[in-house]
Amino acid sequence: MATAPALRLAGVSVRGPASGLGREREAPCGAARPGLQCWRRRGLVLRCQSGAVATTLKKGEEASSSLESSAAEAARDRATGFTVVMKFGGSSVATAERMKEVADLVLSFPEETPVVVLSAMGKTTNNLLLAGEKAVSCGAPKASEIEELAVIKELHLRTIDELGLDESIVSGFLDELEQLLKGVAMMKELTLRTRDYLVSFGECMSTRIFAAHLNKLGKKARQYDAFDLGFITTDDFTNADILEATYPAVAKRLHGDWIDDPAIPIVTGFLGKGWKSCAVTTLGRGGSDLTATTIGKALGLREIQVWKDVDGVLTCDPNIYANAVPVPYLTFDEAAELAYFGAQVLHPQSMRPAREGGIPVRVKNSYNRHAPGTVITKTRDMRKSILTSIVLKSNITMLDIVSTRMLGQYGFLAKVFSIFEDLGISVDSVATSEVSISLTLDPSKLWSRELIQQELDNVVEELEKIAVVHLLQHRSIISLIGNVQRSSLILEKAFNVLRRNGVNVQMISQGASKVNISLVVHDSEAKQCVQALHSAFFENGFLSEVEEADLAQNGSPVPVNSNGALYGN
Ligand SMILES: Nc1ncnc2c1ncn2[C@@H]1O[C@H](COP(=O)(O)OP(=O)(O)O)[C@@H](O)[C@H]1O
Ligand SMILES: N[C@@H](CC(=O)OP(=O)(O)O)C(=O)O
Repeated sequence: MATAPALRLAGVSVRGPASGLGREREAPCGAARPGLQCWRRRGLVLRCQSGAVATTLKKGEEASSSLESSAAEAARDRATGFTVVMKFGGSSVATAERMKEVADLVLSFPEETPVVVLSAMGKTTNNLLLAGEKAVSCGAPKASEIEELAVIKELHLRTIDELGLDESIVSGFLDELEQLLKGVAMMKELTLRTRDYLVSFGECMSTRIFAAHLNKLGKKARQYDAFDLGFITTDDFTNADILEATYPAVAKRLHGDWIDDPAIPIVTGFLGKGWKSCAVTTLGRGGSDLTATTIGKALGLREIQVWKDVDGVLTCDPNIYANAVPVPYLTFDEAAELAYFGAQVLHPQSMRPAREGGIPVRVKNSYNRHAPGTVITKTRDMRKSILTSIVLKSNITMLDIVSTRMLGQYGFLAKVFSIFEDLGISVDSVATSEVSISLTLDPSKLWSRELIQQELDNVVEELEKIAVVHLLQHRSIISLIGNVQRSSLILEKAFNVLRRNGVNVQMISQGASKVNISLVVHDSEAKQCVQALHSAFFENGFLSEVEEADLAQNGSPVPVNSNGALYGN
């Protein structure tokens, strides 16, 4: 969670630049759509400071220094009684049929008072991005003819039609989207800020359609744009971090509205509002998971449910290997590592609020609602756990950096990493000796191909001032998520498999993580490796053999907790 110097607002202490204090002025936020533009909505005032944080304040309300909710607020929070957040991804709400199914699913839990978070319908985010890229070069007169724009229009209008809703729910957005693409075409430029604004149309439309559908079914629902609800982020367009001020702001608004007029909140996933720019930001691809866990923590809910199109977190990506099976239990650490190292199923940052709030996350299948799914909690019984899941992250760049100085020179590592810091490039895995470092970078974090090459050229140029550098592209990281306390066993088995398949591992990193061993191989060998590793670990009775051997040797399976520490120590 990113933070900045403290600033006090609205009954809570939030973070903001000291220089902005006391210089509040009322002016519209950056973006053009209603709701971002205006300062006063439904008795709430959105106040931005020059270069300071935006949050929601009751009209005329004084800032207070108290971090604690008052007793009255706590009692009110209990009275509203939200119990779960239910997040549905694009695959769950891809069509009108799916919207109906999801509405039925939400209503099939009458004992719950849910907050619903939705992603954009189907592939809408991808289509918006493609449309934006095409607009840059197609010329203004052709912008209206961009194929993806037609696909987006057709999908949303058809859905409205099939659900028997009023076209006006989306027509304004579709018109504005077309205007925006024309603007991009005229400017021949798509900034990251505009890109975020562009993709926000997906979630803004899906949530409005779904809320209208629930209302039509007679279940009162209220649509919220996250940037209007209190999701305050850094201004890192396309990959913003949620700021602490979000939690009290979101809780206050949702509870307040519920007290005034109870209705199921339907919230846009993925979106936020930059604390300086006041413009729409996005939380990185798949960011609706993070929206859901943030709401879970903000409201102190019993459970966070993330509904997907698979039976939970699987032992590997089913697109790589169809024999993948669901993993029933995970710890937050395992899930975070799995997501960070490439399992598309969860957003890498999404476990943090759940972990901080101590709220279990349940990953379920909206296409198969009775499947048990995966439950993610702080700790779990690791006694029988060896390997949980295998994750593949392809198209990784690896750098071998060898110092040009002699052995024993201090400061080499510091110099290397300061170069990455200066260039704002994040490093995934690292292996070091005294005079050399091997590390991997993740180009997928950058959305533009040209930028990747330029960034790589810059980093190599800087590093060559102090070292001999070999840039190795088209590499993959295979991450073995599991019980690192059993690392020798895992590695023995893994290397056996890799040797049999004629694969040479180019880098290995176990590091500080207690749940992950990373192996770097060439891209061309990676999928085959994952498949071979999966069958060796999960399909041939290996895990039960180990369990039996443990029992024979120790009288019980090796007892360790989720941190890899021996039980009883
Ligand atoms: N280890 C894994 N377990 C489950 N799904 C995975 C895994 N790795 C990759 N996936 C992919 O993630 C997809 C679900 O994530 P995502 O597309 O973000 O869902 P949604 O859009 O519903 O939120 C699955 O359809 C599957 O193809
Ligand atoms: N629509 C956004 C955010 C998101 O979370 O999507 P999904 O839940 O479908 O992965 C994206 O595609 O990145």
